[in-house]
Amino acid sequence: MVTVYVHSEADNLPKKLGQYILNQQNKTLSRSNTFKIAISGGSLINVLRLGLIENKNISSKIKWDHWEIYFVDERIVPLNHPDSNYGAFKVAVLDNLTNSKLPKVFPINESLINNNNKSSHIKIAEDYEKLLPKQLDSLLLGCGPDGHTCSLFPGLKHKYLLEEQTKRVMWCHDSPKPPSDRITITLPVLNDSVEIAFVTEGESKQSIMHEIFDLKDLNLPTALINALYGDKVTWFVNDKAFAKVENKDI
Ligand SMILES: O=C(O)[C@H](O)[C@@H](O)[C@H](O)[C@H](O)COP(=O)(O)O
Repeated sequence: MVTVYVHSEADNLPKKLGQYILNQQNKTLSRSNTFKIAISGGSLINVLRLGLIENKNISSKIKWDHWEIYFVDERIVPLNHPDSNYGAFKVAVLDNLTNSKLPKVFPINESLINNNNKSSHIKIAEDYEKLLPKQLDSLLLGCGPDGHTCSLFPGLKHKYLLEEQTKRVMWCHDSPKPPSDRITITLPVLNDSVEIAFVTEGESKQSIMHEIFDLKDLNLPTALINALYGDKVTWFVNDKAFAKVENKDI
């Protein structure tokens, strides 16, 4: 069953998420030398800055030099482009790490970018798949107002991404959320990961939270992930986003 934590402003969602990540780090490092985590873009990145950098109690316990950081999806743009998830994460988190104990970070290979060239987009996805470990310890995901996560979008046009059983990273074209060309992990990666967390805040997510948690519409990638992998899924939401959910007893 999915676990949901609903936070009021005073509850400090970034701190709760930071604590959750810290616990996962410690659990993983007690049996292995490396903590492998993959993150999404969007508002999550600022929550990570607040929870892992600004919160000194947590930041002092993060063993960055034991982390490998991957991206669950990435927009096909240069790494210093304002739309790059890596670029946003670099500015918000990596550039704030002052000691020499830095994580290993795995962005897309920007030298393969060749605008509007289908085969180069596919090559970027294939190249990223080779970088990804078989099992990630933690996936940190967002949820769009249409129920997408990673760059797995609902609807017929993007069904090829959700249905993929073999390729672990794919080119997503005609993304409804710009920019149009992206890469995304597919369900096999979610299936193999140890833990999955979603982070969702704000009024703009109220309707979709109702569709995911009350209507359980399995056409929505986020609701499907709840149904398929519920036992390892945790949601960090704020009370504004969760206000229209009727079944709060999840
Ligand atoms: O690169 C991306 O676009 C993201 O990875 C995407 O999947 C994001 O997580 C959701 O769209 C939620 O974004 P917000 O939290 O900003 O609404």
